[in-house]
Amino acid sequence: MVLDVHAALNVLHNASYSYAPPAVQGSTLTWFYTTFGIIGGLLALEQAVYRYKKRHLPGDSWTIPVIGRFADSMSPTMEGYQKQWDSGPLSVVSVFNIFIVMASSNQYARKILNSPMYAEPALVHSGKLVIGSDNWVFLTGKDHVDYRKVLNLLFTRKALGIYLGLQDSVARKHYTKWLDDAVADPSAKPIMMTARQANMETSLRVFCGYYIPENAVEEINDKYWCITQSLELVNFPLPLPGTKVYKAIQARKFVMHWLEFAASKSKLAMAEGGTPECMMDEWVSIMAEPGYKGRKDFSNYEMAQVVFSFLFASQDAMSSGVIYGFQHLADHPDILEKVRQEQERVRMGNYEDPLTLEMLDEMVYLQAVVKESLRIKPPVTMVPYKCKKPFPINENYTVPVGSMVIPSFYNSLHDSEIYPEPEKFYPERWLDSKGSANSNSQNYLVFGSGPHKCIGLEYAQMTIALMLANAAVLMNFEHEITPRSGEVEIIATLFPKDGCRLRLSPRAQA
Ligand code: HEM
Repeated sequence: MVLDVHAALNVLHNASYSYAPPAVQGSTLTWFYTTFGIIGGLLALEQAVYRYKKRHLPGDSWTIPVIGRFADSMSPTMEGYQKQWDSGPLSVVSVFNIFIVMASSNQYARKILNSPMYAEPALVHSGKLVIGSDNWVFLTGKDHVDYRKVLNLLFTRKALGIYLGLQDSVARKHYTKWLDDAVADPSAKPIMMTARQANMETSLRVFCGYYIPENAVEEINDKYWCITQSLELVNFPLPLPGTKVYKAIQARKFVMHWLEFAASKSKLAMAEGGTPECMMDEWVSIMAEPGYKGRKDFSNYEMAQVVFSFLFASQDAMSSGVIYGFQHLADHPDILEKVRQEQERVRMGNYEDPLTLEMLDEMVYLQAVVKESLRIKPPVTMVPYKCKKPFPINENYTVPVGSMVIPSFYNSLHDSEIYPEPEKFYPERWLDSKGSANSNSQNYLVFGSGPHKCIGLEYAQMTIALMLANAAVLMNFEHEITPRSGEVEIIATLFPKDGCRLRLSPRAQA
């Protein structure tokens, strides 16, 4: 390498010699040597800093100059991640000089999530640009705790009861369409996009009721795909027209317009004495309650931002959860049969009436199915955090300030000591209250842990349960297994590479 540089310099030197006057020739040479000296020095410094930070942890001995493991981050694979996680409970990697400590053990993952003094959530670079840097999700410390207290009121059991009715009707509407399409063409088709669409409409109806017109719901669904696609670990640094981040920002503006519109309509409806029919209504009416002591001055923009953060946090994770739920059930007809028997018992064969919370409470097997499906294929496998001060994660290693520290959940959720035969889809493991799965709830990191633990976890599990329950009773679904069904595509969250190809048909009611 050094020889090559000198050879190149010689060529340039000789080439310039033939025509350049001596003074220019000398200064050109000096310029080249200085430039190469500086670049060489910087590259050497980069390696020295990397090795100093890495210390004894597993990871590349030398980092690829400037870009580090950028190529891997462009097209991540589960195999690549697994290799990294298996290299040690703590391991390191560098991408564009961002020093990253990966934590794969349960102990370290939880320690990071529960150490707000040292580490706070850090979205991928595009995150702030796409969500908007003034969104509540970027609050930390007491500001975050206080804000979140208000938002917790949107997920009470009373609120979930309101949402369930909306979810039920949206799921039925989409399944009717799926079945109509299947009658026209009974061949197997991927549910990747149709499930995402059903999920988006469910979210928008739950969050904003029917204040947003049907055509806008469809457009939001289409545009939202730009947001999903922009969530790569590393993006083109400037959001110039044509870039993924630029398109995602335009999509956010479009979505925000409709969310603000819904907030204004909700406030009007509640002021006129309406009954809460969606999350925004519930929020407005809570603020108007005489006993309510919290903040009351949420503007339409602020409410829209909160709802946007919910869409952002849920759309990809929920779609992944629903799609893998279908795939797991279709691949295990015996388990699907047990789900159906439970539906039959709890709903007493009446599948026309909407599901209620009380019914869902009784569907213990279905809840175990949802929990197990999310364990096997956790939609969110890891969350990036950033160290705001040196973080003594154990007695031998302190994560340097400014580093990314990424707790991964996958190994915790596939720990064979806690979940024997971890790759087996086995809902029964959740039915034994004293079994190792239930006795080690600290391992179930599907929704994170600590102050930023998923605020929508109950809502999320309820949504997946409802979608699978209605699908199980209304449809037959057969999985067309392809060589890519078992492979995982990482598009922000996990999806089967072939999009889960299902052959659907209406299920004859007994
Ligand atoms: C299967 C579906 C879902 C999964 C797997 C999931 C998972 C997660 C995870 C792992 C975190 C980070 C936790 C941490 O840092 O410790 C998180 C945060 C969050 N999730 Fe979810 N989530 C899901 C659905 C939802 C839904 C439906 C909503 C909203 C309705 C939601 C709203 C949020 C919010 C707002 C945060 C940030 C909380 C904070 O910073 O205080 N999520 N989620």
